[in-house]
Amino acid sequence: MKAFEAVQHYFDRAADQLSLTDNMRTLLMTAKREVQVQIAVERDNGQLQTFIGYRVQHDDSRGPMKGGLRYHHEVDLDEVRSLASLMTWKTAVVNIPYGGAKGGIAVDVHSLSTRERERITRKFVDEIHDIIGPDTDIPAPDMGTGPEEMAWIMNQHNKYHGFNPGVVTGKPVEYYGIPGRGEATGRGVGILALKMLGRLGHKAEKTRVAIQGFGNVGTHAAQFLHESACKVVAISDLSGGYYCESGIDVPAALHHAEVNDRSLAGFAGVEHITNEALLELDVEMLIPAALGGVITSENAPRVRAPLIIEAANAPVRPDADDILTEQGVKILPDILANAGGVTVSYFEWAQNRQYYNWNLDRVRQELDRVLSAAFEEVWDLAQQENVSLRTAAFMLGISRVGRATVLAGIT
Ligand SMILES: NC(=O)c1ccc[n+]([C@@H]2O[C@H](COP(=O)([O-])OP(=O)(O)OC[C@H]3O[C@@H](n4cnc5c(N)ncnc54)[C@H](O)[C@@H]3O)[C@@H](O)[C@H]2O)c1
Repeated sequence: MKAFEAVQHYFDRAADQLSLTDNMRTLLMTAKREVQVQIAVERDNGQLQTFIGYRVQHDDSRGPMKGGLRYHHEVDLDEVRSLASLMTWKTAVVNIPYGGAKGGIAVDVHSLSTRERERITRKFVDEIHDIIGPDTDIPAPDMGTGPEEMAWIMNQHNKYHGFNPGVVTGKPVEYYGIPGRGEATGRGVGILALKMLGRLGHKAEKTRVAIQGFGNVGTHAAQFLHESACKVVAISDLSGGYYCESGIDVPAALHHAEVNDRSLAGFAGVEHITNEALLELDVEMLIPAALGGVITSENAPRVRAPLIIEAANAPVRPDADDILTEQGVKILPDILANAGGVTVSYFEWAQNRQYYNWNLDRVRQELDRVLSAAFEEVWDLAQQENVSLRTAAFMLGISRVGRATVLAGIT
């Protein structure tokens, strides 16, 4: 099943529950605009290379479209289209005034120098500057991009349209960014994981956690849960998995990654396991925070964690989702679990538009408020309708977008 089909599958399940008409389903799932552009740049060695860039603007009925920009060699239109629609439901679930979009460039970032990344980013903006903007479509970081790219995007866009830092979020804090944006997604995962534990009557101190992926999201989730008394027993990254029954020394792991180019390779005093084995550990909570599609119908029957928090986008394939649900596994879906990042992006945009700087305490407090409210709504809806948390989250998102679409009038 391709990425967009998977989103369509979850959408349809919620749409059935909401008794949406076929016409409304088509309207809500069809992207407003899909753009593919040529990005021709000169490499450092003087050779010309052409990359393909995408921006899919899925829906703007609730506000300007919002979504990250991914630099990865596997980026294609199907993936960007699916992630753009997920952003529409995500912003609606947490009830921030945005629609959904996503973009990407098919490129292996590790093969690029800093100057090459800058040239590619600025060239991409040259191609799409007319369709992005603080009131239309606001990009942000995703896999393979970060604050540096966002600063270049703002600077390049502003050359065409005048000074306006709100055109992009996830900027460096010293360059119109907001404190707490870097930690936001992982911290949000942690906040929501604790909410789930509370609702399920589990104590943090008795919760063993396995986290796949030790990048932006995985590190901050690990730190938050460790500081909240959970026992993080396994972590992993591209170099493999690291397990310790009595609990990983999370501050030591964070330090190790920090001084080793963000890699856990060589992290000592722990048992080495594979990334696949990590998913099947005997733990109370599993947090996939790396790639999509890692839990499949093949390994789902061996997943022992009764609780999965989807920090990554789409880590559980639809057929695996059915198996896990049948096994009684509770899954907090990506469109809620990893919404902390876009929520703090919204605060950054608000800060930029107000010209009034927020401090970290305010950011954390507001993040907690927004995510907690969304969690309660999704949880209550799931109970009322006797559906999974994923279907409830989709129902909440779809009904908000549908309502705005109808109120705007379709003529
Ligand atoms: N960063 C955000 O704000 C944000 C927001 C929403 C969703 N997400 C999603 O969260 C996930 C992680 O994003 P991130 O920003 O932390 O990315 P990142 O690039 O900072 O980190 C990714 C981590 O995953 C590891 N990894 C890569 N391939 C792996 C593999 N095959 N097996 C195990 N580990 C592997 C990497 O080594 C790294 O530790 C992605 O799915 C992303 O779409 C991120």
